[in-house]
Amino acid sequence: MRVCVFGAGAIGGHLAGRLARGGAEVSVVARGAALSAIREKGLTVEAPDATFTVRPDASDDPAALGPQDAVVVTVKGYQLPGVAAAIAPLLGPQTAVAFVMNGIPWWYFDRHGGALDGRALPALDPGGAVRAAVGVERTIGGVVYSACTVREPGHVHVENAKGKVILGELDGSVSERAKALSAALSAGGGLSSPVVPDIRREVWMKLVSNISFGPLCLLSRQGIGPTLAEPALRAAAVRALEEAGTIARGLGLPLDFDADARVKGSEPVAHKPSILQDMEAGKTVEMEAMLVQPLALARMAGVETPTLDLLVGLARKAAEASGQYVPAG
Ligand SMILES: NC(=O)C1=CN([C@@H]2O[C@H](COP(=O)(O)OP(=O)(O)OC[C@H]3O[C@@H](n4cnc5c(N)ncnc54)[C@H](OP(=O)(O)O)[C@@H]3O)[C@@H](O)[C@H]2O)C=CC1
Ligand SMILES: CC(C)(CO)C(=O)C(=O)O
Repeated sequence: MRVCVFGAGAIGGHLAGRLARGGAEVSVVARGAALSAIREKGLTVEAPDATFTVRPDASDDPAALGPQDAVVVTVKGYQLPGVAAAIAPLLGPQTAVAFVMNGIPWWYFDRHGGALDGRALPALDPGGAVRAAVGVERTIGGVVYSACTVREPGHVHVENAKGKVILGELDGSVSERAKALSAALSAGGGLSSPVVPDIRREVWMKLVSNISFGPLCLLSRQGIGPTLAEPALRAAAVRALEEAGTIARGLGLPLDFDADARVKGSEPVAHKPSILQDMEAGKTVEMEAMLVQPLALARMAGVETPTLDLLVGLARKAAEASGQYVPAG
């Protein structure tokens, strides 16, 4: 299977490594120091189950890589316009494109059914550029559980032993193309890749943690466990998780989880969420998809979220103050 991973950072580096290790014909769209490092030394994945180096084809020019069976997009939400502008040469008539990213995806209401079916989310896809370049037909939803950090360009450290990439078609079908990508992703060991009939539920199952722990850690400047060690912040995390669950249910999803148990399960996690990693690195933070849009959807669903409003409002102000929040559009 020919698979191109678009964006060879923490998650893209991990997934490209697993795909190559599992025998797929893998290429990556990378740039800058990551591109030079991968070309010179290959891509190294350092994970609890194995440390290995693979040598995918790498380019900053998708035309050099050509049409693929599948493209896996693993950039930050605000980088999607760049993907839209460049992706065309990777797409043949049958190419599937899986967006394996955090937060509310640009396609959220496509093939959703009901009154909201087809509603565009311009803050996540300014000008509809991704929709136009990729199209809803090709799109597969993705949710990734894997705590990854770029140690140095071309070298990804994976913290958790059992990663997971959940895939799902927007219309809930379990397609052959999703199963083929799932098989390629899991063939490299260390990752499972279920194909599910309700990917939006999985988006929210993950998002409730990102929107709760993300702003707390961004503000505390500490990893998840150390942040939760402060009793007032632990209590806020529980309230935030509960509110996030209410948004998902307000949007019609059957999301049932125990917020306190989730916080307890996260207490041993030292990982700094990617939003904090970006803040510390002086980069733009991925605010729209993970923090801002979920609250816009809460308003749409008539759900009140006072704790999340406070946390997200403060996190946004902090990122704005350091020039690291770029509103979409
Ligand atoms: N890191 C983690 O542990 C987790 C992250 N996620 C999610 O996964 C997604 C990816 O995050 P993460 O891997 O951390 O992000 P990274 O910033 O580490 O990786 C994104 C990579 O894509 C590259 N890129 C972006 N646009 C282009 C382009 N047009 N051409 C070539 N390369 C490009 C970036 O290059 P450059 O650096 O030059 O911009 C960067 O190397 C996000 O949605 C994140 O929230 C989900 C679970 C865990
Ligand atoms: C915290 C974590 C690793 C949860 O999987 C994440 O999604 C992120 O770092 O953005």
